[in-house]
Amino acid sequence: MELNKHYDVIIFGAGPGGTAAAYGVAHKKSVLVIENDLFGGTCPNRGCDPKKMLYSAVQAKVRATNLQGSGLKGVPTIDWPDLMAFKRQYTRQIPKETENGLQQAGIATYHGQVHFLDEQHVQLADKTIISGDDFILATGRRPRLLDIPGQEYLKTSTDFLDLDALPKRMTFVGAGLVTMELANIANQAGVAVDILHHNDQPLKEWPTPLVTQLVESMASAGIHFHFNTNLTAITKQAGGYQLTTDQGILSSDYVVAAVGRIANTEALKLENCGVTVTKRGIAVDDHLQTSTPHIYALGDVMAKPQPKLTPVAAYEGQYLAQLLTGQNTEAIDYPVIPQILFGTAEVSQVGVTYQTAENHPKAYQISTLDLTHWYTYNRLKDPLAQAVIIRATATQQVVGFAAFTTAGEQLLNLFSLIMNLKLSNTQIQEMIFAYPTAASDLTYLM
Ligand SMILES: Cc1cc2nc3c(=O)[nH]c(=O)nc-3n(C[C@H](O)[C@H](O)[C@H](O)COP(=O)(O)OP(=O)(O)OC[C@H]3O[C@@H](n4cnc5c(N)ncnc54)[C@H](O)[C@@H]3O)c2cc1C
Ligand SMILES: NC(=O)c1ccc[n+]([C@@H]2O[C@H](COP(=O)([O-])OP(=O)(O)OC[C@H]3O[C@@H](n4cnc5c(N)ncnc54)[C@H](O)[C@@H]3O)[C@@H](O)[C@H]2O)c1
Repeated sequence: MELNKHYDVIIFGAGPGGTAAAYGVAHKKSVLVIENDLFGGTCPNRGCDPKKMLYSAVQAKVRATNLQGSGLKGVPTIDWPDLMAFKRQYTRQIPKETENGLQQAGIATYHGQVHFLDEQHVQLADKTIISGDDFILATGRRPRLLDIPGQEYLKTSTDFLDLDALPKRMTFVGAGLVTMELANIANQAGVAVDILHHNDQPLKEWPTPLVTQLVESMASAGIHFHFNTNLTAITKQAGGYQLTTDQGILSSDYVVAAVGRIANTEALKLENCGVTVTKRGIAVDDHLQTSTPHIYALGDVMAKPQPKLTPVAAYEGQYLAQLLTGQNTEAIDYPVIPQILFGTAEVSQVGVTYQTAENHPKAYQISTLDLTHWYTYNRLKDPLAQAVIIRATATQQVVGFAAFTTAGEQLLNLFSLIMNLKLSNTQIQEMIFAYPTAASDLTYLM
């Protein structure tokens, strides 16, 4: 595709955020999307989607395990090469399909390294200079590696999600979202897993009782947690690696660093256009505008308090499209943001958090419900099903929900809907839900 010398909007990064913005402005403006790696970005190529394809088999295995002695005999085993082929069938087509989709919508695309020359001009790899009126920085994040001797031996979530054969022993560093999800997949696929975490409080932003249950269920499935343990060096040894920690020595065949992600900003040469980058990412105001007026940022690359998730990046892309096409001039206003961790069961939360409710006991009431004997969870023999309901004391309205169950994902979305639409308990009681489903429990949960 021949490129023009000027575009109304130039977008860096073809992930969920950048593409949502591109589709949103394309009906009114000329748009160029620049991608320096895989069109589609992290989520469909090396994030949420491939992870959940692997999780499908794990989820089926966990459900089968739970139903032993309740009508099912024999636990299936995970065939990793087969599962990986299934995943690749999906991921293989993502970059081409994403780029084709953009082009079919009349959006120009460029694959390569591009940087800013000044506030209005960017330079392509072949030194062509292109100007733009508005720019959107949607370049996402990449895994952070530990600055320790032997850093070169560290693998990342990207490597794990495209692993041809499983090693016997695997170590994850950092007990955050990536580790809790991928360690569970590895463990269920037959790998001996160790998790090293530098303190004893993993997943600090998630409800403490549910995190405790998650850790206990992972530990009873055979995962070995090492809390208050810092990895200080990795050395190669016959048949694997020696891990030196401040608590002793461990051996491993494969070491995954999952200690957070850093913003992709360096290649853009933002110093040439005056955009402020902090340690946490690109600084923006409440209109997602950077320190340079016609340059905006969205998604994971931004420094922001909202969780860095696909639907959040897409929401920000749609917001910026409306802003740049004059359909909205207001500051960005986020709905409640549901979060889910796909582990031994699904840990989910939305609305007022457990920690906030605990810290404001007059304003909120917390009810923790053991769901194991409720019909839905008893039918699945879900061994630990639990829900946390948070009500505003003044109105008795449900303002927060969290759960740890093997059937929780759609319940989480229903609670998001209830909170966004501010549906009252009475309005929910007046509805009919298909029975027996997790949703038909809503009337009892409210
Ligand atoms: C293992 C893993 C699992 C995840 N699971 C979930 C999940 O279950 N649910 C969920 O909601 N979120 C999940 N996430 C987070 C989700 O992937 C991100 O929040 C989402 O992809 C952010 O979208 P984005 O558009 O901001 O950035 P990205 O998707 O990262 O896209 C940014 C794009 O910019 C490109 N780029 C970088 N630098 C440049 C440059 N200089 N020039 C041009 N292009 C550039 C990158 O190559 C990339 O394609 C997961 C992430 C990981 C790593
Ligand atoms: N289901 C989901 O929605 C999902 C799943 C995976 C990833 N993600 C996204 O990807 C992001 C990155 O995930 P992540 O797990 O890499 O980061 P994270 O920030 O969730 O967790 C990293 C953990 O590593 C710990 N840590 C930091 N330095 C350490 C060290 N030196 N040694 C040991 N532990 C250390 C941190 O305290 C933290 O608990 C998430 O924040 C989220 O935005 C989302």
